[in-house]
Amino acid sequence: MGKYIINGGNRLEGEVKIEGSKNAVLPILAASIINGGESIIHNVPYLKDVNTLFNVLNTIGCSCSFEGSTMIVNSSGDLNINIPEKPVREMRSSIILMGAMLGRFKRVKISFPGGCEIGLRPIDLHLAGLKLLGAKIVESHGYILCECDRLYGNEIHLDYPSVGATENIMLAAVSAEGVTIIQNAAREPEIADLQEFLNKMGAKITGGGSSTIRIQGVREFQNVEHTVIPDRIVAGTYMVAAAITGGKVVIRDIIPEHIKPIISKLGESGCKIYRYDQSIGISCSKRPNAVEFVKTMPYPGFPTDMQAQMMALMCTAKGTSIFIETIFENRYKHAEELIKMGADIKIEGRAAIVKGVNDLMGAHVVSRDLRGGAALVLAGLAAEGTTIVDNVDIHIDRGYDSLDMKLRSLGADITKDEN
Ligand SMILES: CC(=O)N[C@H]1[C@@H](OP(=O)(O)OP(=O)(O)OC[C@H]2O[C@@H](n3ccc(=O)[nH]c3=O)[C@H](O)[C@@H]2O)O[C@H](CO)[C@@H](O)[C@@H]1O
Ligand SMILES: C=C(OP(=O)(O)O)C(=O)O
Repeated sequence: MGKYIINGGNRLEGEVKIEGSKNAVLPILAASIINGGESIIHNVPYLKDVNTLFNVLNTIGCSCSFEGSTMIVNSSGDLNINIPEKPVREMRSSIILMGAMLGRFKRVKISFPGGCEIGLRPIDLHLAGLKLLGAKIVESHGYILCECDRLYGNEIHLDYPSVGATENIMLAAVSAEGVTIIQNAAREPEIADLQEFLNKMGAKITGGGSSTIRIQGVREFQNVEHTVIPDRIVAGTYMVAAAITGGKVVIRDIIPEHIKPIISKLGESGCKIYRYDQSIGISCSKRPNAVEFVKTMPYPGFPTDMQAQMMALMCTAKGTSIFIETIFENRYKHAEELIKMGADIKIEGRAAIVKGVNDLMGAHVVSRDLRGGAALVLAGLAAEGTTIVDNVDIHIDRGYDSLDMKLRSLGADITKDEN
């Protein structure tokens, strides 16, 4: 299962290099199916989710290798259109294989991803979008069979700017006949990165990163080489690590523009932030101030993937903060664990009221989801005494490359027990 053992109280200081983005690399790996050739992908983080998708690609017939932070995927030849069930059940985002496989082979069978720790996470918008491109979808015994004779461009208005649905539609539409327009598309930076990767491969997409995306379908794709954007959520997590320990850290190899909403909240809490071209310095010498209101929103709003980490910080702040989680209906599981560490949190539906306390205390806590787990580690860095965070392999390793090593390099007392 794996656990982190943290002796809190050390002030973090130094420089940390941020890895490539999980949420960018996963759709890019799915997109590597489309060209039936070679994709060379740099800045790939070493994560459980990446490993899962790497194994799926190999299982369906791609030939993949991973050395350092470069992954090479060769998707030539026929691939198996039956996506293995286990990884899809373990990792919801494998559902983005659907659009890429449908585009290239006009047929794919994949299991329903099911609910997950943070919410039900239906895929109705993905399926409705693919249907509008001409796919016939049959759902039976937990499987989705998605097929078509041909895909054709269409106008698709998303009821909600879903990241995964926008990606799945893009992945199918690049191979469709004619033009697809996605309206109310998700605007996350990872969408723009996917667009860049697909365009290097020969696709004709404009508007990625805005709420209207235009995709002109093409017939031919080519080999591609691409460097994945840095992980804005990992960057935000290290910023909070600096803030919660009263530290001074330089967060390197990032795109500061992508973390503006996080910079803004940390600024409000009293941290000093220095913005450079590809890095950010953060320095927080005293106890943070409460920020009145943290409401999660689709990009460029405050990211739901930073809500738990921000909550850990606000547990130690002067004053009361109110959180509203608008994206996922069940994303406060970390609160119960933070309370075991002495935090004062009350949950009322989508709202959490967090009264800062003078001190958090070390405790044995359980990570229930990826970012909630990261929040517990952050709280452990600030707490008095020892904190043990369980379920590291299941959750935290999905989204953080060498979290313990990087925190240690900044002066944290954190070790990993693999048992
Ligand atoms: C691998 C990846 O990129 N994961 C990110 C992606 O997840 P993911 O792509 O799953 O998130 P979505 O943007 O699709 O989901 C947002 C909301 O829309 C709902 N919804 C979504 C699709 C659908 O067909 N029907 C529907 O109702 C979801 O239940 C959720 O309430 O964006 C989330 C929101 O920024 C992030 O937290 C995740 O880290
Ligand atoms: C919710 C997250 O990821 P996923 O969509 O892969 O579950 C996350 O990265 O915080």
